[in-house]
Amino acid sequence: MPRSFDKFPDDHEYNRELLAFAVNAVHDGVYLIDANGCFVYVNQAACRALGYSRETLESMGISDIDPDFPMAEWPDYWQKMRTEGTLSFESRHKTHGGLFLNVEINASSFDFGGHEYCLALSRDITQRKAVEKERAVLGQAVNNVHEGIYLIDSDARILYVNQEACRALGYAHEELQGMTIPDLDPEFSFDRWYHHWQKTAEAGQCKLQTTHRRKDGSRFPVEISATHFSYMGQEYHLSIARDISERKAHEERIKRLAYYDSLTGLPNRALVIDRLRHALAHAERHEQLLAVLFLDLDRFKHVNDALGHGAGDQLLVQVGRRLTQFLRQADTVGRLGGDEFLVLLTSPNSAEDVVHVVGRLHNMLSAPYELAEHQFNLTVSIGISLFPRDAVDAETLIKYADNALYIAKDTGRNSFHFFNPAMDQQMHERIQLEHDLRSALENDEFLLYYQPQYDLNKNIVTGAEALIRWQHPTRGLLLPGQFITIAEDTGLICQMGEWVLRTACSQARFWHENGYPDLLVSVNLSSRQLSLPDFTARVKAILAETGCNPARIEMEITESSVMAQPETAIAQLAALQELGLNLAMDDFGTGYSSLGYLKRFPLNRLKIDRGFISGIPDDGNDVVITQTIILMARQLGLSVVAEGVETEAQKTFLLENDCANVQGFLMGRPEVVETFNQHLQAAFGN
Ligand SMILES: Nc1nc2c(ncn2[C@@H]2O[C@H](COP(=O)(O)O[C@H]3[C@@H](O)[C@H](n4cnc5c(=O)[nH]c(N)nc54)O[C@@H]3COP(=O)(O)O)[C@@H](O)[C@H]2O)c(=O)[nH]1
Repeated sequence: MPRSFDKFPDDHEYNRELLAFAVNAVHDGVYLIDANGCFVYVNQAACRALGYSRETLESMGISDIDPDFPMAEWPDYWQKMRTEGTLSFESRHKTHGGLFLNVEINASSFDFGGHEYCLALSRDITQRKAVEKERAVLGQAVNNVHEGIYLIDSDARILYVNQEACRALGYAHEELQGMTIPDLDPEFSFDRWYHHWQKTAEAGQCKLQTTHRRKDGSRFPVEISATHFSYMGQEYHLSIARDISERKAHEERIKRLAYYDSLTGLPNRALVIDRLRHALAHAERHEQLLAVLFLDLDRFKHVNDALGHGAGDQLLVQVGRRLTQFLRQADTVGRLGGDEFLVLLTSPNSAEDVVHVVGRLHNMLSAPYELAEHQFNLTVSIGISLFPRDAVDAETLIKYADNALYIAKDTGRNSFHFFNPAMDQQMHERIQLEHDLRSALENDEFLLYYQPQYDLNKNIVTGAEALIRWQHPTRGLLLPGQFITIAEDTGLICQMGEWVLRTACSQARFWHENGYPDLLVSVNLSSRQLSLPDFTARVKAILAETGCNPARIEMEITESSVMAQPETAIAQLAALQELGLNLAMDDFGTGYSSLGYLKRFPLNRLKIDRGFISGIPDDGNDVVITQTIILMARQLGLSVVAEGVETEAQKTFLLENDCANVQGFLMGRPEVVETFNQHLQAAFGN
């Protein structure tokens, strides 16, 4: 049974012992210090903490255990203690073993027996300091992270945020702490939060992309890495939010590059096909029609050639803009490449409805364009295929629209055509022909036919036009009209043209050396040949190779082939004339040559188109035009030849109008060289 003060109030000895016991039972160090800073009494906790025996420690003073303490200021401390009663501060105590302990000192002074003392309680706070330091370092580290860090409870309340989160969202620390996730994430309702909490709790962590809203209302995309954890019975989320605006913008740029045409900003082929597939699925579900329009700008190459690629690009941009403005939201327009556009018309009521839209679209695209400070008129050709009438899949619909476009182009451009099954057969044949054409040269399948040209005054053969034929292995003899366009489109015309020139030059030399020294052999030139930069050099080489006198060769060019780039053509033609060749303007009167240019083209003769000759003598217009061309040729110092002469009346008219040079079925059709030779012998009598 313990004794109490009440029971033994006068038992001083006992009380002293009890006090000493109590002081020694205290966990903090107790130091009784005199006015000089020397220890008068220390308890066991002090001895234990510093590793000294009581005798040793009681022989020491403050400066022995606290190397940081400013002993010179001890009197001031003493005075302060006296006036304020207590003094609290933190310091370090050095143990006997040389270690340092962080201590918190609470000291009070008092008088006893005429002497002043100080009782100091020293609490070891080394561990607390270590924790505080750890926290400070951690806090510093968390604030140096370049991602927003959020500590969130199950009610979506934000308990802690780092500086980056405050910076990114534009809130002060105090504002953010206490807000909830739905306050700053417009994509998160509380319901969604609870679902997310649950999911993360089950998996331990979770990643997601969402949007954060700044204080000013602006938004930015973030990637969240959330970790679920428990601490002292409470559950939390630690969410790390990374701003992915730049990554998103980069992804967007890559997407644009992959799915959009960089010039016009329109969807590219890949995206258009994708949209077409979706539109088809929709049309199928709702039993609707869908029209695929394949558009191609007529003679776009001429724009590029005449006005330069910059103007060509501008034109494509303007066309794209007009199409976008014209179409409804549900429709799609994309650029497939070059001057080709694809339009998807969703849910038209009928084919007539499509015709109506295409008519308006045609008119809208035909309005003049402003290009390089010039007004420019453009026409387009359009091929159309319909779902489900023609096909049900995207690729076939596009192919059929392309086939129909080809027909629209072939029948004079500036028009539109619907696909029909016969067209598919036609396209197959064309593809096959294109394939065969590639090997025709190697297989020596081309022939030159020669059609005589006459001087009606002298009644002699003055020349021959060399006209190509293709002896196809299965289709028989093909006329130029059946393959020249394919050769032009594929570029094979250049090789073919060289073969024609080489063959015609060899033949001209043969005739020259075998009794017909003055015979002029004409060859047709394609515009693609003329635009070859080394064309003159190639011609020169062929002349040298065949030993042909250039004066015996005439090159026929058309108005359209030289008018695309008149200045270049003038230089090119001058170089050919320089070689000694003759130059004729073929199909004259059908094109758009200005008289100004005609004067500057280095020509030797004009060839009146057979379209005018066919109307003679009954069609008044053809009569006047033919007379005008003959007169104009005379005035420009050019000779003139009329082609397509089929009747005596035409022949008589031409003779009466001073045009004795003629070519036509009346005098002779194009023949193989052997037949032409017989013709020559009969005409010249040798
Ligand atoms: N680049 C090249 N083009 C060539 C070459 N060979 C021919 N061609 C081009 O094909 C066009 C058609 O040629 P073709 O079918 O041979 O027809 C020629 C004559 O047969 C035809 N002609 C001649 N006289 C008459 C006639 O009285 N009536 C009538 N209905 N047709 C007639 O005209 C064609 C020759 O015309 P042209 O060239 O304008 O003098 C041909 O027009 C060439 O463009 C080639 O090697 N390269």
